[in-house]
Amino acid sequence: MVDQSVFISIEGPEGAGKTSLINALAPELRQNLKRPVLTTREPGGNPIAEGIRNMLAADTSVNMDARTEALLFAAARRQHLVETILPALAKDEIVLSDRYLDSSLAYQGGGRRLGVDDVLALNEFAIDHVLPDLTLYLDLPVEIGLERINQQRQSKIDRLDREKLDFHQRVRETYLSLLERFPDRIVKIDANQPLEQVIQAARVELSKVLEVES
Ligand SMILES: Nc1ncnc2c1ncn2[C@@H]1O[C@H](COP(=O)(O)OP(=O)(O)OP(=O)(O)O)[C@@H](O)[C@H]1O
Ligand SMILES: Cc1cn([C@H]2C[C@H](O)[C@@H](COP(=O)(O)O)O2)c(=O)[nH]c1=O
Repeated sequence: MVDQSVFISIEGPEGAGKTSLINALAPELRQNLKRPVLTTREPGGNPIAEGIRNMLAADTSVNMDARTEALLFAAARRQHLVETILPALAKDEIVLSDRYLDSSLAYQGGGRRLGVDDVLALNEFAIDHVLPDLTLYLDLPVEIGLERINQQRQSKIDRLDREKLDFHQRVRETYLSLLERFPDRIVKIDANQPLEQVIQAARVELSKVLEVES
């Protein structure tokens, strides 16, 4: 079993099941591995980054410039990294983050059409070479994910939720292109299947980086 730090990000379009997956995996990892597991999310994870999240969610940000939005997500990521993720990794914890770099590449690079390369360049300053050991990308048709969250709740970063279907299609297409660009880090999981099967597929992938049985 690996007893060093492990950094795992969970990615996917709206309603893919990221939160549900983390909520299922974290307790069983804690129990099975007897190791501290930090669950966190982007944008957020600490007061400064949660403050940026509120700014991004506010109604007044409806007309926010796309580059301003990308910079705010990158700023939140930087604070999340130095205040939340790196201290946990320094203590050899397992970190499960609901979204990280690839969300900016997919949403701002693809969805907002800023370009993956430009958004990656912007984020390189923020992440300073810290990449996840493994990224689980939960893939599903965007209509299904949006339908799931519409049934579920009213609040989140509504501004991005309310984007038209073609925005979300571009987000998914960009995620799929990231799989080809970073095949050593990103693994695709079919999220259009019952949650228990999604969890089992994730266990198999986690067992490879944690070197435990799935
Ligand atoms: N595999 C699944 N099949 C059916 N419903 C699911 C599945 N996974 C999650 N759900 C449901 O879909 C909704 C969204 O799930 P969840 O909040 O985990 O997704 P998310 O990816 O974290 O969403 P967001 O993009 O808002 O962060 C919830 O009501 C959840 O119960
Ligand atoms: C990190 C990050 C997030 N977003 C978007 C993606 C979602 O629409 C929201 C986050 O809400 P969730 O309920 O926590 O999934 O923010 C983005 O556009 N860019 C990013 O870098």
